[in-house]
Amino acid sequence: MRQKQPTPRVASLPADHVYSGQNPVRTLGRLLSPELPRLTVAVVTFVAKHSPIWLLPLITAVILDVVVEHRPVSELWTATAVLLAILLLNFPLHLVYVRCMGTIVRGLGTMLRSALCARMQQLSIGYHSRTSASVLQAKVIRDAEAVEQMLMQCADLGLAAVVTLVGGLVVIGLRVPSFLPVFLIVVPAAGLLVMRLRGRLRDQNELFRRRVEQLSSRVGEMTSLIPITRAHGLEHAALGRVNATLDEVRSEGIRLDLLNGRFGSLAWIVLNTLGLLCLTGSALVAYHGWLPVTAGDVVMLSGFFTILTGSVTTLLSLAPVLSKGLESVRSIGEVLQEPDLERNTGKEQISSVEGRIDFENVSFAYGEPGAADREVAVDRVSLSARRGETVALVGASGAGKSTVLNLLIGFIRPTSGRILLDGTDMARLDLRSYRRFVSVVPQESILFEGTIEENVTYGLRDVGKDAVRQALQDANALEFVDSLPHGVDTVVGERGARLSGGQKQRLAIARALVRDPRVLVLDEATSALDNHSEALIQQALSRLVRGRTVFVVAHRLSTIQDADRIVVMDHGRIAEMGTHDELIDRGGLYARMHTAKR
Ligand SMILES: Nc1ncnc2c1ncn2[C@@H]1O[C@H](COP(=O)(O)OP(=O)(O)OP(=O)(O)O)[C@@H](O)[C@H]1O
Repeated sequence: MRQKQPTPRVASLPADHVYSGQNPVRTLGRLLSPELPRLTVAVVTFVAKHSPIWLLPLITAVILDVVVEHRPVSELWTATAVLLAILLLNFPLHLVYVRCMGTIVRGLGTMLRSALCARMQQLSIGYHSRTSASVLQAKVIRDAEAVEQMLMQCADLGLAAVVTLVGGLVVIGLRVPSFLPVFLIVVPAAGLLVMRLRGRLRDQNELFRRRVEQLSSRVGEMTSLIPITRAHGLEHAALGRVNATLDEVRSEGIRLDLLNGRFGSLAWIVLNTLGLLCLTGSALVAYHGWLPVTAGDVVMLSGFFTILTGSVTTLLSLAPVLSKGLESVRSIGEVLQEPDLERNTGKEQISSVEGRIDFENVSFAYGEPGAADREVAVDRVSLSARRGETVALVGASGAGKSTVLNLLIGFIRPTSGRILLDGTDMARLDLRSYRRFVSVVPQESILFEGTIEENVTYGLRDVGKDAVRQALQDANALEFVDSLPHGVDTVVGERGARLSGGQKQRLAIARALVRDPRVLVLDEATSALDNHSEALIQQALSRLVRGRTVFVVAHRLSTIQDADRIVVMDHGRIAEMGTHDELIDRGGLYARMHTAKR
C-alpha cells in the first residue's frame, strides 16, 4: 500500500499586494520583512563568526612584533588565546547562522512556489490554454531556485566580503592610518582588473551552457522520437543529429578549458604580483623608516591586500547572480500578478443541484475584447436540458462544440447571453461549489502516477473500498483491474502509460461514477477502439448517464441515437435540433452527416 502524503508545512501565502515584479528589490524587502528579527540574528552571528578572517592578519602582526621587538611573551599568549577562542566559537555560531539563514531562504522559496501553485489554481482556463505548462513549471522550479540562490550567495559570499572589507579597513585605519588611502584606491582597482580578466570567462561559460542546453533538448527530441525513428529504420539519421551536437559541445568545452587556463592563470599572476608589490612597498617604507611601520605591519598589510582584493572580486562576481535572481523575482511576478483569474469570492455557494441547464442566447468570442482577430466561436445559442436528459452536440471540427462544454463547466464566461443552472444565472454562482456536482470525462483520459484507487477517488475523501469497486464494476473496469497484480492498489504510470486506451477510458468513467454527479460532461474520444472495447465503454456510459443531465460531444453519430436532443452545430450556431428520428426525417445537415458516415 502506498502511504498517504503528509500535509506539507508551507509558509502562508504572501498577500498579492505585497508583490510587485516591476520592483523586485522592494518586493524582496517586503517578503523578507516578517523575518527581520531572524535576519538580524543571522547577520550578527555571521559577523562574529567571520571575524577571524580580518583579525588573523592583525594578530599575526602582534605575534611577529613580539618576536622582532622582544616584547613580553604574555602578549603572545593573549593573542593566541583570543584567536583560538574565536576559532572555536566558529562552530556554534556557524550553526546558528545556517539555521537562521536556511529557515529564511528555504521558507521564502517554499512560499513563492506555493503561491505560484495556488495562483495557477485560480487562473482562468483561458490563461492556461495561452501559457505553456513548461513555462509555468520553470517558474516554480528554476525561478524560485534562482531567488533562493541569490539570497543564499548574497548572504554567504556578499556578507563575508562586506564584513572583511569593513573590518580590514578599520584595522588598517587604526594601526597604520597612512596606508588607508593607498588601500582605498589600489584594492578596488586590483579587484576590477581581476574581474575584467574573468569577464571573458563568463561569456564563454554562458556560451557553453547554451550548447549543453541545446544538447539536452536534442536528446529529449531523440528519445521522444524513438518509436518513429525505429519504425522507419532512421536510427542512423537520429544518431547523426545528436552526434553533431555532441561534437559541438566537445570542441566548445575544450575551447572553454583553454580559456579558463589562460585567464585563470593571468588573473592569479596579476593578483599575486600586486600583492608582492604591496609587500615590497611596505617593506621599503618600514626599512627606510619613511613612516612608523613595524615588521608585523608589513606582513599584515600584505595579508590584507590579498584578502581585501578577494572581497572586492567576490562582490563584483555576485552581480550576475543578483541580476538573475532579480529577473526571476520579476518572472514569478508575471504569474502572481496576472489578473486573468476565475473570480469566485463573494459569490453564491450552492449546496445542491437539480440539474436543469438553460443556455439563453449565449455567444462567446475568443481573444481580447475589441481585438481585430476576435473570432466568434459560439453564436447566440439557446438550448435547454432538464434533469436526466442527454443533449448531444454534433458538427464539423471547429463548429463550437468544445466551446459549449467549456461554457457549461464555467471555464469561460459568455460574452453575451446567460447560462442558467436550476434557474439561477451561473455568473452569480461560486463555480467551485457548482463543480462539486459536475463530472467531466475528457477526450483523453488523464491518469496520474498513483494507484487505481487513488485515480478513481481523485480529490474525494472517505470513499469506501466498496464504493470504488462498485464504480469500477459499473464502468466495466473491475474485471481487468482485478486481473492486475495488485488489483485496485496497482500503480499506474504517469498519464496511465501502462494501460490501454479503452482501459483508461473506463477508469475515467469510474472516476465520474464515484463522484455521483448531477451534471455530466462527456467529450467522446475520437480514437477508434476495437468493437469489444467500444461495446464495454458504451455499456459503461449508458450506466453513467442514467438520471443525470448530460452534455456529450459525439464524434460517432452511432453513439448518440438515443439522446433526448441532438444539437447540430455549424460555425458556432445551432443549425438543427431534435431527436435522431426527427432530424433524419427533416433531411437536413444531420441527415446528410448520417448518410456520409455510413
Ligand atoms: N483557445 C482558443 N483560442 C482561440 N480560438 C479558439 C480557442 N479554442 C477554440 N477556438 C476557435 O473557436 C472555434 C470553435 O472551436 P471548438 O473547439 O469549440 O470547436 P469543436 O467543434 O469542439 O471542434 P473539434 O471537434 O475539432 O474539437 C474554432 O474556430 C476554433 O478555432
